[in-house]
Amino acid sequence: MTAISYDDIVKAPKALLHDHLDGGLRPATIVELADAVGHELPETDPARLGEWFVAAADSGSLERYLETFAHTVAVMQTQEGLHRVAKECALDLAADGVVYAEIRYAPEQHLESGLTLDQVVDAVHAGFQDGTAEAAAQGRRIRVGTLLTAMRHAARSQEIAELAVRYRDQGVVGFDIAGAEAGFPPTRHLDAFEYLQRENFHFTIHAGEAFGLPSIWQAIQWCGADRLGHGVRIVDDITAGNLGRLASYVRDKRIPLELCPSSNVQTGAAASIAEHPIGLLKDLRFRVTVNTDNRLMSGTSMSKEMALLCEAFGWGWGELQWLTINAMKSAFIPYDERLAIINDEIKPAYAKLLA
Ligand SMILES: O=c1[nH]cnc2c1ncn2[C@H]1C[C@H](O)[C@@H](CO)O1
Ligand SMILES: [Zn+2]
Repeated sequence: MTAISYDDIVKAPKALLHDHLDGGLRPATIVELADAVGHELPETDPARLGEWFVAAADSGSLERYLETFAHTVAVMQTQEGLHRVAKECALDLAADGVVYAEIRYAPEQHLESGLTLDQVVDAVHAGFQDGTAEAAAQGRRIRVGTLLTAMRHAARSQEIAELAVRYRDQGVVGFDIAGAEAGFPPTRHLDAFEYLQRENFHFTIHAGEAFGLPSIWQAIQWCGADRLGHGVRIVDDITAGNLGRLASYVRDKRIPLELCPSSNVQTGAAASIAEHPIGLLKDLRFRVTVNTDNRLMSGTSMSKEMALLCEAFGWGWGELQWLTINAMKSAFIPYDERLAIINDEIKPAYAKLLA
């Protein structure tokens, strides 16, 4: 098999389910917005600031990794800042060949300058609308849905869940909880998850990243998560290819794993890309998807994650198509819309690449 070039991966259609809006800013934008709002940064040269984020996030701990978000969240406190960040997010993903993306952020973290939750969501959506329209004008079609995240250490999950449902016909396609995992189990937010189930709404839960099987078990069996944010520690329930009860359940029910290889290496959840459990989980036919998590903190993109996996595991177009269709099957938009993207965009493009 001839090696796949990075440029070819960029051109191939890709689907992204796990990407944080406040983890994907352009360094130059942070510098400009920080200047405008008087926020002090560790570096003011965009290239050096980008390197600072990757180095600081490369900490071996989720808690220290999350500290870097203070500098992105600080410049996302105005309608202008939120609009610009969302618009550039859509443009950057489209330029990387992403045709479908679910982008998440925590509205409760953007209220420091007096915005209301509704104003935050409206500004982000306007940004995504403008970004997708500009990308389309450049000949790049991308659909973006948002997931509203509640912070797991805080106590606003019910309010954010209600906000997500209120905006379900205006771009919000799901709900999530994020933040430090150890000490903050998903069941703290059970009321919110039960409310979402009664509303027939979709949600994913960050689980099995910095904490192991109990977190995954709660997310699935107590909270009813549709997907697992990371979920990588499900390998703790697999011994020499034999699946324990929880791992079997996750595989049998085709529960999607939103795996984020580079992010896991930085937080210490995996030792290296080559040793990342994604290889085993793919061989065992879990519903594996590949994601960026935080493009800024990991200095990555969808194409880069895929290129790293091709290099580490010898994967080719067949595997990349499988991952992309897995992601599209697991998306939170309606079934017919998912199918249209798979049949009209993904399959024809990969058929040519595989030929
Ligand atoms: O990988 C992650 N695990 C847990 N929390 C995360 C991760 N990446 C980002 N976050 C947090 C920090 C952001 O401020 C928040 C909302 O996007 O979500
Ligand atoms: Zn995440």
